[in-house]
Amino acid sequence: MTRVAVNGLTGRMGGAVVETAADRDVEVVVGFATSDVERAHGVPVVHPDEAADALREYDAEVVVDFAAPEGALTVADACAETGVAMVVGTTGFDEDGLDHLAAVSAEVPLLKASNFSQGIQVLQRLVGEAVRALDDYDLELMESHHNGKVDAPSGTANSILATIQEERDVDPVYGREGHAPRDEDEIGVFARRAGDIRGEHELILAGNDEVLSLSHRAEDRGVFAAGALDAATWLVGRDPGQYEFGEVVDAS
Ligand SMILES: NC(=O)C1=CN([C@@H]2O[C@H](COP(=O)(O)OP(=O)(O)OC[C@H]3O[C@@H](n4cnc5c(N)ncnc54)[C@H](OP(=O)(O)O)[C@@H]3O)[C@@H](O)[C@H]2O)C=CC1
Ligand SMILES: O=C(O)C1=N[C@H](C(=O)O)C[C@H](O)C1
Repeated sequence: MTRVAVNGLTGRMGGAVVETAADRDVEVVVGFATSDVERAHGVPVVHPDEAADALREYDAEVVVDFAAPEGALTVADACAETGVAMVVGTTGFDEDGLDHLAAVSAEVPLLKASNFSQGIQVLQRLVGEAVRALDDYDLELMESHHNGKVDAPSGTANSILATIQEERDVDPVYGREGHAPRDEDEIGVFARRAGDIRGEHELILAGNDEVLSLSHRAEDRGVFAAGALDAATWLVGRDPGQYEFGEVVDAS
């Protein structure tokens, strides 16, 4: 039974992780959030500033994090202090935040992914292949999420963009307005926020009188929670360092 602490326990993903853990060989022993609540989903809630003591007290082996960048970094420091592994699902880090996580991974095993669905792993491979094969087609990237999402574009959209940029030298244009002729080397990136859309991503490649569309739609937050818990059980006991979700998927 893997003993998991959840950062962001009171949030949308925190609830999904507890629900998904119930069907697995995983026990959620404690959670972190800044709001003043004692328990959420039946699990004790502790302020992130007290995370190191709580990780020791509840004997946690790994943190699963779906919170906010500032809170993720606070809890990452607690992991480094206590030797607890960390799975980072939070998105929206700036460069300093990413450097901070890299420093933590020198102390403990750390696996960060902007999307814990298996479908997005496959989509990333298809994107690389399509952009290589259709190397002069226009590219446009769209994502849609629920109205509570605070970062834009999504972490997944940024990861897809990074995959494209490994193949082609494209400059992102974030939305268009007014007189905005398209440059040959640009890629439009668009973020929509509405209702409770779980997460949709689409890349179109257009040229030569045709349009290729590569898209993915998450239908339930359970898909992300399941991937993150797979990553958590896989990560426990590994050497310090930064790991990729693709390694977890390939091992299963
Ligand atoms: N990698 C992936 O597959 C996925 C990633 N995500 C990412 O996960 C993150 C959370 O998403 P979601 O659950 O929808 O967001 P919510 O806003 O629903 O939840 C955020 C949670 O984080 C807590 N929180 C906020 N600030 C801090 C802090 N400083 N320290 C600790 N906890 C904090 C909130 O509680 P409180 O306000 O009480 O502190 C709340 O529990 C986002 O970055 C999102 O993009 C989401 C889905 C999948
Ligand atoms: O905030 C969300 O909900 C999601 N965030 C991740 C992202 O930013 O890519 C993953 C998923 O799309 C859901």
